[in-house]
Amino acid sequence: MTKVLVSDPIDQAGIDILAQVAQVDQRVGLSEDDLKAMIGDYDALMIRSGTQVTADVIKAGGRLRIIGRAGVGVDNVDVPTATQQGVLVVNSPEGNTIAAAEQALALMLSLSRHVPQAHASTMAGGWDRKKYVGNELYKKVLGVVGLGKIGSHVARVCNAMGMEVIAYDPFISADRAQQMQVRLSSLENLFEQADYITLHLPRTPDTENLVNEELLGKMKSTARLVNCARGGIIDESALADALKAGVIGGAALDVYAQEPLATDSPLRSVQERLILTPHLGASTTEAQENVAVDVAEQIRDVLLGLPARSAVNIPGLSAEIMERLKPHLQLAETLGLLVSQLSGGQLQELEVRLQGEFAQHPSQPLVIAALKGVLTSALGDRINYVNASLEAKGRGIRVLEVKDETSKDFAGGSLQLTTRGDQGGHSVTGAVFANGDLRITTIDEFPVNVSPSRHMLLTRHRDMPGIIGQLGSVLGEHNVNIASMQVGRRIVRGDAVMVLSIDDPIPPSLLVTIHAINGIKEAHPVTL
Ligand SMILES: NC(=O)c1ccc[n+]([C@@H]2O[C@H](COP(=O)([O-])OP(=O)(O)OC[C@H]3O[C@@H](n4cnc5c(N)ncnc54)[C@H](O)[C@@H]3O)[C@@H](O)[C@H]2O)c1
Ligand SMILES: O=C(O)CC[C@@H](O)C(=O)O
Repeated sequence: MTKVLVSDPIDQAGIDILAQVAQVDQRVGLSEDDLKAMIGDYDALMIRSGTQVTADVIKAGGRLRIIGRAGVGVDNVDVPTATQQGVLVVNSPEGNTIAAAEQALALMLSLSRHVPQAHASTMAGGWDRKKYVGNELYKKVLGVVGLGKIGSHVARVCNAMGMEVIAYDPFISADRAQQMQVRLSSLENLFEQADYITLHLPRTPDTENLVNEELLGKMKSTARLVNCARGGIIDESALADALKAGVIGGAALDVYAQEPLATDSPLRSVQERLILTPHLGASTTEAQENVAVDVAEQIRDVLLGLPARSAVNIPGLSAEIMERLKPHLQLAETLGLLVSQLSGGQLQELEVRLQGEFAQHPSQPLVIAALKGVLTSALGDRINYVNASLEAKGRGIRVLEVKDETSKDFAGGSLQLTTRGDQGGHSVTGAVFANGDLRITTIDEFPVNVSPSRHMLLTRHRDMPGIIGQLGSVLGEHNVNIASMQVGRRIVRGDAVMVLSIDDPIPPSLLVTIHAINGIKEAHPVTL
C-alpha cells in the first residue's frame, strides 16, 4: 500500500489529490524523533515550513521517494542528504508569489499609515488623529532587493501606484530590469536613496545578516524597511537598535532568524515604528490551495512513475523536458546499462557524445540518464535521476560531454557512450527512430541495427565458419531460446560482434561453455 505522511496543515484540495493514489496520514506537530520513528513506513512526505526534515529523518525513510514542500523555500529540508539518498524534493515555486507580494504591500501601507497602531489605539478607546498622520507612497522611491518572482510583482504594483522603483539583484540584467521599468542600483546606493526598501531574496550564506548595522546606517532617517523574504537576512539586534535610536523611520517583518520569534528577541522590546506578523506571507486561502494542489499533483505523479514539474534536486530536468525527451532519455539510460555491462570493472570515464540533431537537445538530462543507466548495474534501485550525478562524482567517474552537430548518421541524430576504465573501454551508439523506437546502431567499432531487449548476449569473435552454429547449439542445449540474432563486422574474416536477443538470462555455467567455443574472444550477457 502506497502511503503519504502529511506533517503540516495542508489545504484539503491537496489531500484529496494524494488520496487518489495513496493512503494519506495527517499527523501535524510531530517531533523529530516521532518523525524518524514513523517515516520508514512512508513513500512520500508532504510538508509546509513547520516540519524540519533533517538528514536523520531522510536516512530513516527507507522507502521514501519524494518530499513535497507546499511553498517555495526548502530551507527546512536537508536537500543535499535527500539528493544523496535519491529522494526527490519538489516545491511550488509560484503558488504563493502573489500572496507574499501582497503581504509586503500590506506591510508597506501599514507602515506608512500606522494601521496596526491606530487600530490598537482606537480599540483602547482613543481617537488620536494627529499622532497617526502618515505618508503617501506616491512619488516615493522604492528599493527592491531581489527582483525575482515576488520582487517583480511588488515592483509592478508599486510602479502603478506612482512610485519610482529601483532594484538590487546581481543576477538580473539591466535589459530585464528596464522592461519592468526598474532601474538597477548598487546595494549601498539603494539603501541610501530609497524611502521604502523591500527584501525579496533568498537566505543563503551570502545573504545572512546582509542588512547589518552599516547598511541600516546608510538609510534615510525617514525610510522604512520590509522583510517578507526570509529571517536571518536582517541582523535583528542591529535593526532593534536602529529603530530605538531613530536611525530609520520604521520596519515591518514577517520572517525571523528563529521561528517562532523568541520571547526574548530584541525586536519585542521595540515600542514604536515596528510591525511584526507571524510568517503570514503565504497564508491566503488562494495561495494555500495553489501550493497544496501543485505539490500534491507532483507527489501523485511521482508515485505513479511520472516526472515532477518542479523538482528542486534534479537540475535541468523539468517535466516538460522529461516529456519531450522521453525516448531520448530512455535511449541514454539503455545505452548506459549496455555499455556498463560490456565494460565491467572500475569505470574511470564516461564520454557522452551527442551527434547530429541530438546535439540540439539539452545535454544535462541526457548525461544524467546515461549515468543512471551506467550505475544501475552496480547500485540497482538505489540509483535514480536525483542522485546519479552525485554518485558518479563520489565514485570518481569523470564525465565528458561532446556535441558534434556535423555528424549525419541518422535523421534524428545519435547518442554515443564510451567508457574508459581499469579493464579498457567500450563504446555503444544508439538512435531514436521516427516512431520513437530505440535502436542500437554500433557496438564498439561495429555497425549493427538492433532493438534493445530485456536479455541479450553480445560476443566478440573471429568471423569464421561454424561459430554462429556452435553458439546456437550450446544455447539450445541449455534451453535458452534465441529471439533474434545479428552479426556486425567491418572486414570479412576479421573481428565481428554477434548480438542475440534471448528469452531467458544466461546462467553463469553456460557463460563458461560459451567462452570455451573456439574463436569467441568475449561474451557478455546483458540485462536491460
Ligand atoms: N513570507 C513568506 O511567507 C514567503 C512566501 C513565499 C516566498 N518567500 C520568500 O521570498 C523570497 C523570494 O521568493 P521568490 O519566489 O521571489 O524567489 P525568486 O527565486 O523568484 O527570486 C529571488 C531573487 O533574489 C535574487 N537574489 C539572489 N541572491 C541575491 C542577493 N545576494 N542580492 C540580491 N538579490 C539576490 C535572485 O537573483 C532572484 O531574482 C524567498 O526568500 C522566499 O523563500 C516568503
Ligand atoms: O508554509 C508557509 O506558510 C511558508 C511559506 C513560505 O515561506 C514559502 O517559502 O513558500
